[in-house]
Amino acid sequence: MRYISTRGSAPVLSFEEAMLTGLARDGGLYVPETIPTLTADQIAAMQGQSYEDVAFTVMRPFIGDTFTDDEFRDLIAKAYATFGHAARAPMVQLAPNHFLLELFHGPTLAFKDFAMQLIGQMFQLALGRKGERVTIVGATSGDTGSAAIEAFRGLDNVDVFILYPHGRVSDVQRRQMTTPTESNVHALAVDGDFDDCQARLKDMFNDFEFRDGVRLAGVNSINWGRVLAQVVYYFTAATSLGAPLREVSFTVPTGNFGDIFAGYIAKRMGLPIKELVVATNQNDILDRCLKGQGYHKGTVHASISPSMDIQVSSNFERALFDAYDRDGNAVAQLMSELGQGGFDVSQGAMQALQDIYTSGRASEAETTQTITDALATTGELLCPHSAVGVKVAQELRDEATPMITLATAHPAKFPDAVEDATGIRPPLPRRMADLFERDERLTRVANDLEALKTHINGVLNT
Ligand SMILES: Cc1ncc(COP(=O)(O)O)c(C=O)c1O
Ligand SMILES: N[C@@H](CCOP(=O)(O)O)C(=O)O
Repeated sequence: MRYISTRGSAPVLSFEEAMLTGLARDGGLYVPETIPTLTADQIAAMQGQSYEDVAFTVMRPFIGDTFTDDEFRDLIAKAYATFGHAARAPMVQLAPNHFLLELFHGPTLAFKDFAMQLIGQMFQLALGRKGERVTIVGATSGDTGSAAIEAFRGLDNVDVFILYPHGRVSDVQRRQMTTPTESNVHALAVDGDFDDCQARLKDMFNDFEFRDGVRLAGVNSINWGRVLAQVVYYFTAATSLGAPLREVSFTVPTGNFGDIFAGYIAKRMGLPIKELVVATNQNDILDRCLKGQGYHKGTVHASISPSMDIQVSSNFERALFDAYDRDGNAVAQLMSELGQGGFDVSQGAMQALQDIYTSGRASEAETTQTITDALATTGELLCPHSAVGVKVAQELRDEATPMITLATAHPAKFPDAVEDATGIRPPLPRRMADLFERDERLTRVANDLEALKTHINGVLNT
C-alpha cells in the first residue's frame, strides 16, 4: 500500500513513512493510493466479533509490511486494553431506529482515544526498532491534545508539544493537558483560536529547516493513521445493526472533518452506508459549503461545543481531492485561494461531495435544548458536541433507515454546558476525580511561528 499527497507533488510513501512524516512536503495530506475493499462475507463475519478483531480486519490492508500480523494484533490489543467498556464503542438506543455510538470510554473521555492510543503504540514500536527520536507537535481545540499527551506521556523516544487556544478549551480539557508530570510533554497556550494553532503547526511542517532539525512528527488527523483507526467503529456499529444486509446512516459532529472522512473510507471499503451527515455547530462553514455556498472563512465564534470551533477544516482537503478526481494541482490551487479567504467548488466536485455527504447545523440554543430533551426522553446525558449530532440527525434522518449518531465526548468534559441544560453536573470518572487538585504546568506563547520555534528549540536543547 502506497500513500500519495493531496497536492500531488510530494514523495510517495509507505504506511510507516506516512505515519511518521505527518504533513506531506508539498503541504498536502497523505491518502492511500487505492482504497481496499472488504467482501460482504468479511463484513458479515464481523457481527459478534470483538472490537479488536474487527480492527485488525479493517486496518490490516492499509499497513503494508510496517508490522507483522502478530505485531499488529498485539498493538491493537494494548491500545484498547485501556478502555473502560468491554465493547470499546457501545451503542444505546435514543428512539426507534436512532442510536448513539458512545465513543468516550477511552482514557481521556473522547473519540480521539480510539486512534491516539493505537498511534502511541505504533510510534513506539516503529521508532524503537529504528532507534529514532521525534518531536511531536499537535494543535488542539481540546480533545486531540489531551488524548495525545495521555498516549505519549513518559515515552522515551518522543517529545510532545501541544498548542491549544488560550481560554477556549474547557477546564477539564485544559487540566488533562496541563497536569501530567512527565517531562516529555508540554502544553502551550497560544494567544489565538484553534485555526491559528493548526496554521502554526502547518507552518512548522512547511519550514523544512525546523522540521528536519527537530525531526517533526504529527498526530493530528494530518496523520493518516488517525483517520484509519477511526474507520473501525463504523464497521462495529453498522454490523451490530445488520450490515451488510441492512443499510445504515451516520451523523457525525464535525470540525476538522477527520471522523466523517473515516466514515467515507468505511463506505468506500464496502460498508453499506446510506447517508453520511456532517453536523456542525454555529461555526457552520462546512454546512454552508456542502449546501453549495462555497468555502469562505468568516469569524470563529466561541461555542458551548468548543472542540468544533473550527473554520479551516483540515481533512476537507482529503474530501476535495476525491471530489476533484484526485487532481493534486486543483487541490493546491483551492488551498492557495483558502489562504486568501476562501474558494468556490466547481459544479462537478460539488455534485460529487453532495453524492456522499449531507449536512446540517445546530445553534447554541438548539444544542442546549437537545441536551435537556435527551435526558428527559432517554435518560442519556449528552456532551454538547454529541448534542449537535443528535439535533441534526433528528432533523435529517429518514425513519426507515437506522441512524447512528456519534457521541464524541463524555458529558463530564463539558460540565458547564451540561449543567446549564439539565441542572446536573456530570462527575468525572473516579480515576480522574482529583483532576482539579493537581498542579498545572503550561506556557503562554504568542500566535507566532518564530516564538513557537524558539520555545520548542529551547526546551529540546535543555
Ligand atoms: C468532542 C469532539 N467532537 C467532534 C469533533 C470533530 O471531529 P473532527 O475534527 O474529526 O471533525 C471534535 C474534534 O475533533 C471533538 O473533540
Ligand atoms: N477537535 C479537535 C481538533 C483537531 O482535530 P484532529 O482530528 O485533526 O486532531 C481537537 O479536539 O483537538
